Order: sequence, then C-alpha cells, then structure tokens
Amino acid sequence: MSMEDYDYLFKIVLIGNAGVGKTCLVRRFTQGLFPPGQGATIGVDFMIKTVEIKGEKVKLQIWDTAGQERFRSITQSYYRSANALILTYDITCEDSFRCLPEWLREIEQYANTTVVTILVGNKIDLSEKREVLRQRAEDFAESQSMLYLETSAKESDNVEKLFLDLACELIREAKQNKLDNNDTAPMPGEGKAISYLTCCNIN
Ligand SMILES: Nc1nc2c(ncn2[C@@H]2O[C@H](COP(=O)(O)OP(=O)(O)OP(=O)(O)O)[C@@H](O)[C@H]2O)c(=O)[nH]1
Repeated sequence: MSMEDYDYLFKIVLIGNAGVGKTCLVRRFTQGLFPPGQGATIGVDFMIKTVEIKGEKVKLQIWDTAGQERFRSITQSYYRSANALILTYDITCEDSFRCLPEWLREIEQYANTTVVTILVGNKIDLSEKREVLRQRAEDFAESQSMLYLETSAKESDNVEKLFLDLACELIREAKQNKLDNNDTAPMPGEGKAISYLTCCNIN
C-alpha cells in the first residue's frame, strides 16, 4: 500500500499551437478561473488537481507546454512520460487545425505508444467565428483513433468533462495494465514555469 493519499497518479500533457487556449483550459480546470491577459507560456508549466471518480482518488499532474515553435525541443521531452495528451486547436483558427498532422508526427516520435490522445477544439463560445466544422474535426479525430471534444475555457464548457473523461479512460486502461509508467522528464515545482532560457536559442 502506498502512503500517498491517492489511488491513481496520471500525467496529462497539453500540446498544440500557440494561442489556442491550453493555459486557459488548465487554469479553468485547476483554479476555476479564466485569467485575463494570459501571456504566452514559456517552456512548460505544471499544475496538480486531485479528483474523485467512483470513490477513487485520482491525482492529475497537468503539464502545460508552450505552443511556440522555439520551445519545441523543451516540450518534446515531456511527451514520453505522459499517460495522456490533450492535443488542442482553436475552432476559430483554421491554421491551428491544419497543423495537427505536424503535432501527430511529434506524438509519434516522442510519446509512449500507450498514450491516450484526445483532440480538443477550444473557443466554442466564439461560434460565429468558427472556421473548422465540428464534423470535419470529428472525422479527423476518428481517423487517427483519438477521442474528440469541443470546449470553451472562457465559458467553462466541457472543461471539467475533458479532464474527468480522460481520467476515467486512464483508470480503465490502468485496470487493464495497459499503462506504461515511464518517468523520465524533469520535475519542476508546482505552478512554476521551466524556461531553460539559458540553454535555448531564444531571441
Ligand atoms: N473566447 C475565448 N478565448 C479564449 C479561450 N481560451 C483561451 N482564449 C484566449 O486565447 C488567448 C490564448 O490563450 P492561452 O491559454 O494563453 O493559449 P496557449 O495555447 O496556452 O498559448 P501558448 O502558451 O503560447 O502556447 C488568450 O487571449 C485567451 O484569453 C476560450 O475558450 N474562448
């Protein structure tokens, strides 16, 4: 028996283009906030939330990565220890959807083969500006064996569901012993960004 006060510990990593709302999704879920004037994530940020599912305590370690290309080499090192990936795009930004195959290549290259991936179309509160039809995204997700969900970090639509659905799926897989417990990424303090500014080519 573990001394720790939880039944499961899962690592969830958010990836996707800059500005799609990864940080806002994490803040909404962990703190119940939609922070104004959220700056771009530098490197990787880290939050924890423990939830209870069917009487079991599930500790979620949530890693929020920077979408900007210049941080790619830092964020890649976090894929490997992820139990789940939240691949996020912005439904009002065609470009963020078009980049998905590129992100899938990153996943293929750096993530564990047992990783659970969910595709998330964020910003559904801006439906009048929608550029990516839901059906198109659903079809794409299905073709890549990903789950799919549309969210609004701003209005809190489906945000809780996103993380709880993932936790349920991870428990299901854990019960079937399908998860790989690879633990190789460095561990920052909770809520602290890791920037590695001194070892990257940042202008
Ligand atoms: N309307 C609306 N705006 C959102 C939503 N989520 C995020 N935003 C806005 O989108 C912008 C980018 O949000 P972030 O959460 O910083 O995006 P990110 O994906 O973490 O960006 P990087 O850290 O650069 O990778 C901010 O201006 C947010 O206020 C949403 O659900 N609805």
